[in-house]
Amino acid sequence: MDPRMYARSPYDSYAYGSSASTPSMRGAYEPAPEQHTMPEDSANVKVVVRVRGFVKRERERRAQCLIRMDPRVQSTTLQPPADASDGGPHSHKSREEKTFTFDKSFWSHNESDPHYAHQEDVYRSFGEEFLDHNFDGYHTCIFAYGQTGSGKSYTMMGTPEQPGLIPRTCETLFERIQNEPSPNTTYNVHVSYFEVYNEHVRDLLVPRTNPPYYLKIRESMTDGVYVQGLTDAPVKCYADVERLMKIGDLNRTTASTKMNDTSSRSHAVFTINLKQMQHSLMTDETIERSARMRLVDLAGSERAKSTEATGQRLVEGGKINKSLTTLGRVIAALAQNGGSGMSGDGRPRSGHGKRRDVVPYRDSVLTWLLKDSLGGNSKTAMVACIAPADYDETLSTLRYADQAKRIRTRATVNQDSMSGAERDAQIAAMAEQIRQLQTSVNTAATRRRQEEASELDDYQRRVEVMQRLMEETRQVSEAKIKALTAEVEDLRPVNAALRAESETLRRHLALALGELKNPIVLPPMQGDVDLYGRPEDLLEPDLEYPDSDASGSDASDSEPSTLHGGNATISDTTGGLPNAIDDDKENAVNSGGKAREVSDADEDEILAAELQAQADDFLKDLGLFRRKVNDDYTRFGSGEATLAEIGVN
Ligand SMILES: Nc1ncnc2c1ncn2[C@@H]1O[C@H](COP(=O)(O)OP(=O)(O)OP(=O)(O)O)[C@@H](O)[C@H]1O
Repeated sequence: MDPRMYARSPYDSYAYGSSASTPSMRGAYEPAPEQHTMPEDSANVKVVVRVRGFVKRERERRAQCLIRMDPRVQSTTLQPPADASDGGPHSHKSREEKTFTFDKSFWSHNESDPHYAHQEDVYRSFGEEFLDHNFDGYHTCIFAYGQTGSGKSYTMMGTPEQPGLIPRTCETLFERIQNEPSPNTTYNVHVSYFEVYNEHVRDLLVPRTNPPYYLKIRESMTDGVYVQGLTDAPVKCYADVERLMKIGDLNRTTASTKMNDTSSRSHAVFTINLKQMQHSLMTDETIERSARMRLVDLAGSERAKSTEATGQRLVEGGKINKSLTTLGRVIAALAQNGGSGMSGDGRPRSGHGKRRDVVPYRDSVLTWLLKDSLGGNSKTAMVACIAPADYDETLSTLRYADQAKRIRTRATVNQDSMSGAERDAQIAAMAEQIRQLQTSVNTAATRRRQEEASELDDYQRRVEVMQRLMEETRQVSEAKIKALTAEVEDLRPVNAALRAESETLRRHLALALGELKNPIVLPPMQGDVDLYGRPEDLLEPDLEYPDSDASGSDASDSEPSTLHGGNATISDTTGGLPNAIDDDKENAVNSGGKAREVSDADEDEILAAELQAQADDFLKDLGLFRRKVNDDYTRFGSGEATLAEIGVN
């Protein structure tokens, strides 16, 4: 179990982040608390840059590579083209060499270079780190920015042979889930995939329709900004995600342009919602961590002159540029404000003295949806993709990226905790609410009133959210049974050892008691000492042995029955003990006098009583443990095979 999850006390935080695709579940039942007490992790947006190799079109025109990278200091240098007419439409402008430093500069221009950055290197360098953040409960966002044809889709999605950040992240995510060592931890993963095309949102996981069906964006106090009615598909393994990615990619709007044969004409947002639930058997408390990872492949910025676009492509290009320009203004405002000190709605906080820019999130659908990722509760990275031979476009991208470096986001761990009793109460309340909502939905559907359609959607959404929560509750119960089973399995050898020990103790107890009841009397030795090593003349005539003659005759006068060749004399009133006991008695008698025997007997009795008490306690504990397992079995009502197997009935 990850100790970090239990390091914080329950309810010390309500960092319920909003999501563009799914509203937070807690928000559906409780008002969002005013304060976040979970520690914030304030950090700058991580910015990396990647230059691709020449594509056919560039090779054909024998383009010159204008980029240099220094892996020691992670700098990227853009040099002006030797031929003043090369490198872009504004070739008449004066150009000079520009150097920028980023968190990482990936050289993917020529594979023969020892510093060549493969897809794997890009993922290892920060994709993996971002996945760590998700498992720690932080929201993350990675977005690829760059001119059309610069390698954004290649970096984010890649090809079947060279998978990019999104498939690698998903694959590792499930590898980690499958290798989770704790039986108390369960995971719940959902994915959504949508595109923003011409300022409209389209679900990429549903078949395309004609006319297209666009989704509405909503914002609420509790849920933040979200896309209403967006498919949020549950996934159990990487193959499920792969299938959905394929469906989404096929549905994405692409077109062939002069700059790129398969140019993305939309911004694509792939979201993975990861929920971890850890159940503590000790406290019956469930800790939940929710993290949302957003992977965004932006449409490429383009100059109409370069793309030679006309008609629909020109309109698309205009809309793409509009949203990217807004993104640029959002980045500029956030950079100016340092990404902090902003209120949740993007307005500058008053009272800080220094003037802060208003962040124009609402000026485009894209920035509105990415509001949280850009300036809120998220760890965010930008991959600036550049082509090797376009001076003006590349300079614009590098300036954009340079500005993004100054944005600071404040991420919090999205964690919640709930006791077993609270969860049960919540389920009961939810069941009732679902019943009421279904009634409302049915009534509204019957009346078919236009104005109620939106309310209907909202009800449906809440029903879905609650159904999911119930499903998660079922998962927690399963985890509990799994954990209990594991614990019982762990206890099995201990139990067997304790049984054996208890049995041994019983035997010892029986021996000790038998010995006390049947002491051994030995005849005096010939000579001047008795069997106890005492001089015969010191032997007290009224020595009493427990089993000696009731008349009180002297030991020396008794007529013992002789056993074992006549050396040992046993006054046997019990009708016979095992030979082992006889031997023990003989040893006891041989090793000391009567007084000592009596004190040994006292000690033995005390020891016997202690052992008996220990055995009784153990049996009591065992009974309690069985009852607890049996209770849980009755409560969760499944796992029969396992419970039968562990002997609970
Ligand atoms: N690092 C790279 N290594 C090899 N090929 C690459 C690399 N980056 C991009 N390419 C190739 O360059 C071409 C354009 O890349 P891609 O489609 O990813 O660009 P894009 O920025 O997504 O373009 P658009 O904005 O028009 O969608 C593709 O043929 C792609 O395979």
